[in-house]
Amino acid sequence: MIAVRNVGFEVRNRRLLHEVSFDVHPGQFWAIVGANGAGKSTLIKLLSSELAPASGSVFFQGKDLKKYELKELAKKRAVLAQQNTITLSFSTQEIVLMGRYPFYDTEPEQRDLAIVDLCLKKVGIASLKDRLYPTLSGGEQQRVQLARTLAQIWETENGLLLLDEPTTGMDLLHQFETFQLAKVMTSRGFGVVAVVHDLNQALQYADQVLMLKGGQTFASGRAEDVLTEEHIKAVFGLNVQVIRPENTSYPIIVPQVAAALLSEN
Ligand SMILES: Nc1ncnc2c1ncn2[C@@H]1O[C@H](COP(=O)(O)OP(=O)(O)OP(=O)(O)O)[C@@H](O)[C@H]1O
Repeated sequence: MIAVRNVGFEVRNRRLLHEVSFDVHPGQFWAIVGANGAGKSTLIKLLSSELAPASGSVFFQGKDLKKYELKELAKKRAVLAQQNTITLSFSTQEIVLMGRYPFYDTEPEQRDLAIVDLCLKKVGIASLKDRLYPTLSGGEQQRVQLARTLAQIWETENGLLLLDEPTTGMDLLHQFETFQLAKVMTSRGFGVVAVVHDLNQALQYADQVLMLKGGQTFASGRAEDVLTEEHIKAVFGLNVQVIRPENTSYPIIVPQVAAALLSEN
């Protein structure tokens, strides 16, 4: 679905990404992990075609991203960006309706409004429909953006969902629900690529992980193979233990100081 081939990106002779390659297949959930400044958001911008690679190529459904019309692309892939600063007084409903812009010309149809309502419900903000966006809390605003993103791809099959730190500001329940929604999209044949800071969430939800260090691939592959104690130490400079509690189906990463404390009790 997405084939990333040796992509590189530079700003004023500063190399932000170098020779990154990976493939996202339908139904896969990829987490991009790495320290601050590793190039994760830059990579999401290249995948969404917000930025064009300085070298290499990104193919989406077999066609070079550069060859897509923006409207054609908008019907197949949606992006939840890291920063969504909107200060204008749009209502929640108006923001989510923006996700339907690629699908109607001047006026939304009944179907578009119904999808907006459905997506508002899916992320648990139906009661905020008429509220002005700038008056919402940070976590509520993030859920509005998630609803907008979902509304854009609600009727798409085998599309692509790009999420840059999707759960920023969300409480525990809504973080869980956001990842569950992303999983539902993979079951509909979507590829999901998400920047994830919480490595335990990456282990819990992602099938595949791309670990970046200094703009380059440090490791990529199955989540459990990439998120090892050695790799985490090398990339984040933190000693961790990867433990396997009996009652969870996935391992858990514990910073070593905390692990030592746990073993004392
Ligand atoms: N337009 C730009 N001009 C100069 N440097 C830039 C520009 N955009 C990004 N950078 C730098 O490129 C590096 C990678 O940025 P990027 O936002 O991709 O990192 P990230 O891995 O998403 O970081 P974080 O975890 O902090 O969100 C950073 O050091 C950033 O300061």
